[in-house]
Amino acid sequence: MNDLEMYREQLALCDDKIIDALMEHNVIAEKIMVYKEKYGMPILQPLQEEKQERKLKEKLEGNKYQKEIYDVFERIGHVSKQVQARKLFSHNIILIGFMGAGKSTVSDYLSSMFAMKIAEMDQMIAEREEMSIPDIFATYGESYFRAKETELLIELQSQKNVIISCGGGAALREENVAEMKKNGRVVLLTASPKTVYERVKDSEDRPILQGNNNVEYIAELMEKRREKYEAAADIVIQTDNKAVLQICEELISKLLGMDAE
Ligand SMILES: Nc1ncnc2c1ncn2[C@@H]1O[C@H](COP(=O)(O)OP(=O)(O)O)[C@@H](O)[C@H]1O
Ligand SMILES: O=C(O)C1=C[C@@H](OP(=O)(O)O)[C@@H](O)[C@H](O)C1
Ligand SMILES: [Mg+2]
Repeated sequence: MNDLEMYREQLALCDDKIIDALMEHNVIAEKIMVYKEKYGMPILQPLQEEKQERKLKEKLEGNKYQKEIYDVFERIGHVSKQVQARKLFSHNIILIGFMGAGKSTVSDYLSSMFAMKIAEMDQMIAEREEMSIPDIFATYGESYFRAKETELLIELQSQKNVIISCGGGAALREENVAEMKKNGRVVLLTASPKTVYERVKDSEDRPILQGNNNVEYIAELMEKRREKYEAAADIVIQTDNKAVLQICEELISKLLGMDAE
């Protein structure tokens, strides 16, 4: 055997070690989720995540391949989150509720904590139409936008382990709700009219509220929609005066409770 062949064999042995270590890493990551669930502990622990990252950086300080190894660990962390999410949820998570309830914000946070794919419906429709949501409403009218929502929801059913952040009107159509239920758990976020107003008062992205952005109008429209939202929901989370992390913890705990039933 010449040196080159020997190095190649050594590399193959290294790969075996890495595979074994990654197997172990993922098994432990799953065990952590099972443990937290069993003892009713918070599932998301952003401070712990930060601590682990600090420790890793310390370990790699002065290492000749610091950046390269760190890059790999970033990927390992990402995949590990996905493994943990799969252990917890077998359905897509679909967020519905009134404008300003926090659907986009909560979806974004959850997707980063679990490295889950996110489908932000408004954004996807705007990208496809190459137009903002207010421009779509102004150019083609609301019913055109609603048809695009239905089309997209149907399309999204082919995906797994996705967080779907709906626009506030998506759950009002029965056919849309039927699509949501095929593969997903439907989470309704609620907030009082006053909270909604505080959250959306400076926004120009919501054509439904243009010219009507006040607590009275919000309360009236919310009441009109309430029954449909509630009928669509598998779980409901009230979001007034709650931080996003707290809302996400409640959401996870209720979803897990549902699966345990
Ligand atoms: N729990 C919360 N606490 C404080 N502000 C929030 C909370 N959830 C959302 N917001 C803020 O309210 C605004 C609307 O939130 P967004 O996620 O876009 O709502 P939606 O998608 O339901 O319309 C954003 O500026 C966001 O930062
Ligand atoms: O409630 C609605 O009818 C709408 C809500 C909006 O999404 P957000 O709820 O994310 O603001 C967006 O889809 C569109 O402006 C219509
Ligand atoms: Mg939104």
